Amino acid sequence: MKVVIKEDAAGVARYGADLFRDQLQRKPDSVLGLATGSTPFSLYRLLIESNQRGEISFARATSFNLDEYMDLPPEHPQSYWHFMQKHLFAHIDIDPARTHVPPGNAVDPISACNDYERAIQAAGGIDIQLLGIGRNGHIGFNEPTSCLTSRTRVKTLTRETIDDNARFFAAGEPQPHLSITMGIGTIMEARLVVLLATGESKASAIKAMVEGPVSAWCPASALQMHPATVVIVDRAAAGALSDPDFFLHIEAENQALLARLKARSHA
Ligand SMILES: N[C@@H]1[C@@H](O)[C@H](O)[C@@H](COP(=O)(O)O)O[C@@H]1O
Repeated sequence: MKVVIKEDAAGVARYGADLFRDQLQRKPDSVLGLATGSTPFSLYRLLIESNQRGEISFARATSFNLDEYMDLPPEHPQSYWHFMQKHLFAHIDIDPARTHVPPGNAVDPISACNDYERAIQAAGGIDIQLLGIGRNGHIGFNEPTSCLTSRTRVKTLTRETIDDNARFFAAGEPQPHLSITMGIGTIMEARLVVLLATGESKASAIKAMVEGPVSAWCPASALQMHPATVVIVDRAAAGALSDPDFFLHIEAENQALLARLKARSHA
């Protein structure tokens, strides 16, 4: 996996947004895997601005969201459907009929999960999958001990995740304890994975993902087996890595190579 260390969260969002912008400019009918949470927020703002400047269009794109709480009505302010409408879909030219969020209120969630998987396949698979990471190394709602080849399914949230997400709910308001999430096997089939993490609270999860063994105890570590994963972190989230300078050196060399190839192609 490629690890890119940026000075701050703004740099992380810019690097990630550039990857999505390149993807959409290269393939306007891209299938986008999208995520929620506080980390993607700034990246979405940059993509909205780029769309509004006419640099990119979502008009032919299709999107599939990573996860959703179960038993929250879509209009609930904390549903991921609502998050996506508020923080991205309402501000870009994507066709609402081509956006998909896991069906947290399905009457038959099991068959709805299978339908979700089939819809992703029918769209041609995901071209670029955005991820955040939980403090315990979860991706989507694939909590520790998740099967590393799992598919879209109902998952129970750990106490840690429920506690971490409590900040978004009113005091005493009942919180969802179940979710529907793309599986790790589903995520691993994306052609490109872009994982963003910022802040010291993610440092141990990033270390376990990048340097630790591939283990269901850190679901994100499965990405060590993915052929095209870019991990973009700020200095704080990189703070537990054994040798951050190693990744800074590799990225500098990578950028120099890209510049040389670009100059040659324009010669
Ligand atoms: N299901 C979501 C994940 O998809 C997200 O990556 C994680 C971290 O969110 P944040 O970016 O707010 O730290 O929170 C939730 O658990």
